[in-house]
Amino acid sequence: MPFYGGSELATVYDDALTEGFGLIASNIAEPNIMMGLIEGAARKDSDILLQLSGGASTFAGNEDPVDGLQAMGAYIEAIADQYDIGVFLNMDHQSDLGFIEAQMDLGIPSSIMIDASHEPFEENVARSREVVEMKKDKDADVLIEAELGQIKGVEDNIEAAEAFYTDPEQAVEFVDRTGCDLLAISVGTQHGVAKGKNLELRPDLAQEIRQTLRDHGLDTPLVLHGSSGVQPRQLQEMLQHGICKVNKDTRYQYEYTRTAFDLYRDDGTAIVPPEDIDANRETFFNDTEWSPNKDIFDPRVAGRQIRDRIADVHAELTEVSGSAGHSRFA
Ligand SMILES: O=C(CO)COP(=O)(O)O
Ligand SMILES: O=C[C@H](O)COP(=O)(O)O
Ligand SMILES: [Zn+2]
Ligand SMILES: [Zn+2]
Repeated sequence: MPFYGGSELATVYDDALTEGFGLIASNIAEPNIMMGLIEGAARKDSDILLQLSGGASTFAGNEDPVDGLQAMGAYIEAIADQYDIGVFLNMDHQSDLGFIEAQMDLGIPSSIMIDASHEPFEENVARSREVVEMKKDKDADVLIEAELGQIKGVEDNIEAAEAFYTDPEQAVEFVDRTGCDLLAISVGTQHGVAKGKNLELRPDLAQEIRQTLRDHGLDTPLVLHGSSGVQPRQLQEMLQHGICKVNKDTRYQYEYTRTAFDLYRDDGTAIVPPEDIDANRETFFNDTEWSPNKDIFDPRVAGRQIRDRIADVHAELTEVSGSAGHSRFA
């Protein structure tokens, strides 16, 4: 199936709110993690929300983010057509209004996160509202995620040294004034390498935010950033309180590199000559009896192992988040 736009994604979030599950929103920057994620979701009959940050778009586009979005968008479309599940793309932690406008004009993303949460409240409201108005003016089929509160850690290229928890009453004002479709909240998670046992998670605050929004007629899907370190039971507790989108990037980055590392460590001499051999790499080892083993160093060998590992990890995560078995499109 082709990957879908905001109107279909909104129906998935409606199901998630009603049935109490969440989509694992999974960051990509290259094709192997992307293919593993879609395969893993398909194994579990789950729809999938892929994410591209500004940094990832720039990386994928040889330092041009628009080229990166177009290249990865075409790649995602081709692979999504091989599967029956719904595949969606969110532009993660966006702050460049020109790039956001290009995203809407290209019609590629299903949703866009405007991240102005590090700005003062009024500036955050103004910038988030500007993106919502842009969507309406363009009649763009995208959902808009905005963020209130700040979580620790490095997100794309913004370092947050401390956390600012989301205030429930301020959340009502923020959603009401911006018109955002999803709200990213700060309830104790952290971007990057973090351990759930060390996090001061506040599911009670997530519940209070959701209830306060509902009391004002706003049942806005809530987003949990920085979830790679959050443990399954911690995540499932959060999912009971209106969290419908759970962002993961760091875990997949680690799994990518660890999979390749294990392959190359276990077969090191297939790639690097033994220390007692003076092998000249520039001649491609012409003057020695030793040769590297193409059956190991061919990038497709590591690539396929990475795809399999990411598929296994994501399949398990769809069981934890409850999206397994809930595809609307299979
Ligand atoms: O929040 C994220 C992407 O927006 C990812 O969080 P992690 O760094 O915990 O994977
Ligand atoms: O929180 C997730 C990050 O914003 C994604 O940025 P990254 O692509 O640089 O990891
Ligand atoms: Zn942020
Ligand atoms: Zn994030």
